[in-house]
Amino acid sequence: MPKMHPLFRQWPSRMTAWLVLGNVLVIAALIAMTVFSLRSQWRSEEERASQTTDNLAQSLSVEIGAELRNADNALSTIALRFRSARLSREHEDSLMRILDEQESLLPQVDSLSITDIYGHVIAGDGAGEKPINVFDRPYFAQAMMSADMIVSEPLQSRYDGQWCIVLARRLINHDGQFAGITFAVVSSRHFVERFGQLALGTSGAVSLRTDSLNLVARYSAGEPGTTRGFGARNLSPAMLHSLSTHPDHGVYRSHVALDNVERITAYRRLARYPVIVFTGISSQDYLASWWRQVWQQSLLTALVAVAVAGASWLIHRHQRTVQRHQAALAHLAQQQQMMLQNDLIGMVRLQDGKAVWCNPALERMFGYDAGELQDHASRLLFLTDEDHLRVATIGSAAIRAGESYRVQLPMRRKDGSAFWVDVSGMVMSTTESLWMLVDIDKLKRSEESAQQQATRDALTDLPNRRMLEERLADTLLQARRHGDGFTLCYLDLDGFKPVNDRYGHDAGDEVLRQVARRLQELVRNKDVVARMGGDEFAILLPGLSRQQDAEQLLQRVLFSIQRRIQLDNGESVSVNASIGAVIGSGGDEGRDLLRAADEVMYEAKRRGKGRIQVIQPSQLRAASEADARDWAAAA
Ligand SMILES: Nc1nc2c(ncn2[C@@H]2O[C@H](COP(=O)(O)OP(=O)(O)OP(=O)(O)O)[C@@H](O)[C@H]2O)c(=O)[nH]1
Repeated sequence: MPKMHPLFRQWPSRMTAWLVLGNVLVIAALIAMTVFSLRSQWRSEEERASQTTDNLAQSLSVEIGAELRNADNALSTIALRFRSARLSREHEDSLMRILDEQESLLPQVDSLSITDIYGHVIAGDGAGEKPINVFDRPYFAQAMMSADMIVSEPLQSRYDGQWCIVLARRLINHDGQFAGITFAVVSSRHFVERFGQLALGTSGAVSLRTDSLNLVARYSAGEPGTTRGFGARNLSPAMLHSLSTHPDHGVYRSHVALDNVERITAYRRLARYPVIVFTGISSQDYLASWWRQVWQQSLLTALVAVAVAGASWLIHRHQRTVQRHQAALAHLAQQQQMMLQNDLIGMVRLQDGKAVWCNPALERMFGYDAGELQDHASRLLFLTDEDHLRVATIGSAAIRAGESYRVQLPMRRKDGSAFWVDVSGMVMSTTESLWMLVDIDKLKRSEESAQQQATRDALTDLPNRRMLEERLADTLLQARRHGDGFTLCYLDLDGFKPVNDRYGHDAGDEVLRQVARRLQELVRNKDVVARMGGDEFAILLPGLSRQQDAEQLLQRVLFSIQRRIQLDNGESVSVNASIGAVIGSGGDEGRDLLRAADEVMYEAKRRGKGRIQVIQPSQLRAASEADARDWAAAA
């Protein structure tokens, strides 16, 4: 499998980083847009509030200016009438009439009065038995010195103690001499009531100050009845700053010194009179709708930000999952690759009996070059059609039925040599199957060798005693099934020891090998010649049940052994043999037959070596019974 480029390995985490960065930028842009929009809304709200409060200040200044002008006109009229009518103190009725006349024209005025040159009120409110004296009031001296109407600083009335301002004008008698003043008292309450009629929101405020900034009257929507600060100068720095730069009219925003409420305040100085009107709308009021916008837009922005962040997180989590799956897949692919490239297990994928893929291990195992097996029929790997058919039909049917199939069989290398292979298969799809092949040739051969060592005689390569016993058991089984007879012979060489003694052990071995070869040459394929140990051999002859036939064959055997044997050292030796044989049948026991043959052979040897003795089954049984009797007697 090709290795993954580092860029692609890092792709998911990089993508996540870009995603996070992108979303952070989106959220930042969103917040910036919201802030920008709210800021411009705030500015327009403030401009609108400035405009509104300035309009209010302007209309109020016009209105208050008109009231003061009316009062001014009334006082001028009184002064004119006073002079032209040569009125004097004695004509109080005339004075009262003038005052009543003018007072009826001035609803805003609490009282109209006239003093003499000493400040004693001689007509109007404050006159009487104990007349009020206003000589010490600053406005008296100011009025005396001025030809115009004087507007006093705010003061508390000596008549009723209420806060008010006094509008005063001097009186000149017909001689042109100062004759006192006439003054009008306008209570602060009058202004407060007027201001209270205005729409000022929940905490707006309107106030009236003299030129010296003393508070004449103030109405605050938040605390309507208060007279706090009347007559005093509680000023915010913003107000002072604005008045210093724009003395006649202006707008500023500040926390008002009297109640610490933030307001946007407009002011207008009256053109002809030394008073200034202040109108203020609280920030809380004029920014109320803006604050609602702030909440709504902030909530919306937060929701969008949360949605974007949530979506990012989901994408990030998805990427992480994909990344994990990719890593798992890569790991799996790596494992699979390692498995496919292993040296031990050959693998081939077959489609319709043809190799569509195989791993290097398989090619190595069968001796083919890389890719050489591609598209070749699987028959190429089998030794015989029979093997191929067995695997292709029985094996394929088994794995398609969901069963496991495994077989060990010799297969064919490219050079034609055979070797043992363990074959197992599995289904890949309806048309494809995967076969795993393991080279078990060495294992098989060592198994065979072990098997051989267990059942063969190492010197002569003849079957050993164990194998003879197995073949005897098979023969007995056959005899029981089919009633066949057979012959079992025991053969012991005569005069073998002297060969050993004279020519050495190797020569003895050579004699044993040649005797074995001669014995094998004389018997049929189905017969068994076995070496029982030392110079003893056994011959099993299945199907040979007639004594005469047995004797004839054994005679040939004897002749064959008696022929001189040529040794490798150039010498030749001759040995003889004693042969005992028993004709067996299905009723016999293998152990008994072996013992009987051995005994018969010894009997032959006792009678004089180089002899053959064959006995019948009946003789064998008689001998067994005699043995049993002997044993019983002995016991
Ligand atoms: N060279 C060789 N000698 C063996 C082997 N196995 C046994 N012998 C010898 O074979 C001889 C068998 O003894 P015997 O059967 O008494 O010898 P024999 O001369 O044939 O005597 P009789 O049977 O009485 O005629 C012994 O000397 C064993 O040492 C073998 O594998 N190779």
